[in-house]
Amino acid sequence: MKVALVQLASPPDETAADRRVRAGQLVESARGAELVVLPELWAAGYFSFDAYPDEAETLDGPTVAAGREWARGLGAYVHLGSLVERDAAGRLFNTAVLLAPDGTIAHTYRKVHVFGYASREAELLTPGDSLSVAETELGPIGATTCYDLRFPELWRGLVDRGAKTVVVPAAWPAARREHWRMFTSCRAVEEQVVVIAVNAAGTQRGGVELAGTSRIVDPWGTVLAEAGGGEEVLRCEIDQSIVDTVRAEFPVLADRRWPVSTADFTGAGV
Ligand SMILES: NC(=O)CCC(=O)C(=O)O
Repeated sequence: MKVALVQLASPPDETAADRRVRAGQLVESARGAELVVLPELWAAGYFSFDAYPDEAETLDGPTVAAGREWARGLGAYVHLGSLVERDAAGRLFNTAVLLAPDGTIAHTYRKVHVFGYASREAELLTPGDSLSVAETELGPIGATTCYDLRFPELWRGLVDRGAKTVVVPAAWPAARREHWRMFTSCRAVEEQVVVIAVNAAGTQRGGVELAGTSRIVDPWGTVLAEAGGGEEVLRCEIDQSIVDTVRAEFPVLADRRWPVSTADFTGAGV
């Protein structure tokens, strides 16, 4: 699978409309990739919390409309990262969208673990309550977003639903770059999946510097590609057979003895 990670910046002095145009140019430069992935809430800018209500859109809004054109134009899957979605009841979500090469929506995922540490996301957005694995021509792709990296039970839920690749759009600050590296590697090895993690770059509202460092990690823990700190398009070709090979040779998932919930573990302990 040929992938391109669009490690986009969301400078606070750029409008969302201008950013969509610029993002489209970077996406176009990824021609030849079968899957193109963008970061979390790049149109509004993750740290532009005051802008969430104004930039919120439905799945018929300008960001998904642009993404449909990009997917059709490239003949590729486009994972739009995520956008601030407004539902019919007026609630706001951090929603990831995967578009198929014909421009149709392959799946959506509303971020479950909204973030509240030095962030207003948890105050402004409603958490999602379901998991999603899309069956695609590139294999089963699971959805997570950023902070979800810290919750292994969500990842195990995706693996139990068949995921072999997991995409992680993010807006992860440079202050915790080593956490980012550690969790993306850890989840890949622990869940025996390919992790495609695409972070934002640059400095956002409030002077928050993003880590960049988008990366692809295989189930053996090998880092197949890693970006620098600035805006860039990172390309990589992934041999997806690595997932079945590693799972067959080192059957950690098959060795589970505590499979459903902690309630099933009846040992008295010490
Ligand atoms: N956008 C996010 O969810 C940020 C998560 C984060 O920074 C973390 O340390 O976790």
